[in-house]
Amino acid sequence: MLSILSGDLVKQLDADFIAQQGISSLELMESAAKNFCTWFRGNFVPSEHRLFVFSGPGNNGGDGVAIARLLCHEVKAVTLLVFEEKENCSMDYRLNFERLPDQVEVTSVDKFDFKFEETDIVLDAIFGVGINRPIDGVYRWVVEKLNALEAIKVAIDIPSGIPADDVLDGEAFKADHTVTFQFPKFSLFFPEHAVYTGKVHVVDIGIPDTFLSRYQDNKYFLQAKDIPALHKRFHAFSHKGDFGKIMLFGGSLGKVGAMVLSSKAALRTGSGLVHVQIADAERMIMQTAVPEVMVAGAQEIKRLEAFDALGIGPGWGTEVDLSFYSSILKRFHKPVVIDADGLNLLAKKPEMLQFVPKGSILTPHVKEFERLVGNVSSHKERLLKAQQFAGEYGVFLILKGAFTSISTPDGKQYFNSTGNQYMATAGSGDVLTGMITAFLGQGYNPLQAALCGVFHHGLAGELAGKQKRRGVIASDIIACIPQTFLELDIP
Ligand SMILES: NC(=O)C1=CN([C@@H]2O[C@H](COP(=O)(O)OP(=O)(O)OC[C@H]3O[C@@H](n4cnc5c(N)ncnc54)[C@H](OP(=O)(O)O)[C@@H]3O)[C@@H](O)[C@H]2O)[C@@H](O)CC1
Ligand SMILES: Nc1ncnc2c1ncn2[C@@H]1O[C@H](COP(=O)(O)OP(=O)(O)O)[C@@H](O)[C@H]1O
Ligand SMILES: [K+]
Repeated sequence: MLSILSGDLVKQLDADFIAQQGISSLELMESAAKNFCTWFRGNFVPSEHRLFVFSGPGNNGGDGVAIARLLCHEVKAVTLLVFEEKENCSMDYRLNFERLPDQVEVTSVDKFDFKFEETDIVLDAIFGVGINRPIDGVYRWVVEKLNALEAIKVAIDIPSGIPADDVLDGEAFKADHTVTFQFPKFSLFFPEHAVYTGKVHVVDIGIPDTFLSRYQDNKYFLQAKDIPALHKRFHAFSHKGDFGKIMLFGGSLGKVGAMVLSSKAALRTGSGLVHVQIADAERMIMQTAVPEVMVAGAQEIKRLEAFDALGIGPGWGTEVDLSFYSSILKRFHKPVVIDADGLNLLAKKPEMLQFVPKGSILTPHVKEFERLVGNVSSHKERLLKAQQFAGEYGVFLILKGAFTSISTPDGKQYFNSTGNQYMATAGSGDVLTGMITAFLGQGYNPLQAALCGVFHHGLAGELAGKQKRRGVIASDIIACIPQTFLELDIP
């Protein structure tokens, strides 16, 4: 799985790779620039655009200069905008500058008229991960001017101004796309930076996985290629029992919809048998909406150990009898999934956290998480608290949102790559609860269940989004779950 490294570790890795492989930093820059161009050709028709490359004094600027050379014969025109005299720029910048053909027009930013057409593409190669202070002076002036103008904007590696591992202080380039090298930089996951990064794309720079895997920072980026190995395989003789027997608790009066969504999602994820425990008055609706589901009676609730996994919380309400909730947690000795009101109740009575079975999976969105741990001032702090929480209570903490993170009891943090803004719709969290509970019930260990659940859920959201964009509702996400298994070739 791809590691996410801190800015300092990236520098170390690059230096080691260059030293050990006998390749020069210039060659590495060339490889990064070439791979950027491949991405560019896949996303734009070069001949339809003029290109304006703003190049800072370091190697990010050097990338920009190399890209200007590589694309100059394909695009309508290329202008390279420079801030500094060449003597003040990095060695690899200068070497690339000397290789510029005549087709690239070079202009100093202070002589530029900043007049763009709608189809013009602005490449931000001002600063990359080497930024070490907030931008000011001419850099800030240019970035603010670019942010105010209409054009297609692409940031190289990271939008200029944003530090690799920290929250932005001051101003930064606002991109429509960020094309980041090798792996996403940590700060690209912060919601504070969403207006700056646009859509994030990762491109390779030619460092092999075997070399990359020597560098670990306990942070990982979960991608499609990681998923098949996490799945359990079933065979022709597998029976209902192998696919798990789960019980979902929730659905108070008026909120049975949450249970309808969770239980349907569990069935679509492959659950063998799904029971729900809901308010009596809601039975009829539940059984009409999802005939495949069984409504649990007193007998089933007494014999919880007969179930493979429990999912607790969607639409449960906060009026639940806490001694009933405690008794579920105390009597069940396998990992459970806790969401929504299951979490809100724990926030109301934190003493109950000690009864949560070890290895359980908690799935708060940001507000639910802050009810558990108190307010935070940044996403960076939130992620740190998530990691601490997972360690302290021995649970897997899934912090939902764009780039959902999964913090593990042993201090690792995984960031999901699937999903989109169309999933920000009522009930999509209930779908996730059902999916993860289903995987747990099928005998996946909690890490596998959490990673597969989050990834497939996001992918289902993407598939639904392709058809319905902002018209996506939670039921559409459920309808797309089966297709995620096809897309990933999971039998
Ligand atoms: N494997 C990889 O990752 C590869 C990485 N590559 C690329 O290299 C990039 C990193 O390059 P980098 O280290 O040269 O840093 P970069 O971001 O260009 O900026 C540093 C320069 O800016 C200056 N400076 C800093 N802050 C400033 C400020 N606020 N205001 C004004 N000046 C400021 C600082 O000088 P200072 O003034 O601090 O002395 C220095 O001159 C990386 O993001 C990627 O694009 C690829 O080429 C190949 C493979
Ligand atoms: N912008 C986004 N990008 C990716 N995923 C998102 C985005 N917004 C929401 N989601 C996903 O949708 C789900 C929303 O869950 P939640 O907030 O609990 O919704 P609800 O309470 O309505 O069921 C989460 O899994 C979250 O990761
Ligand atoms: K940049």
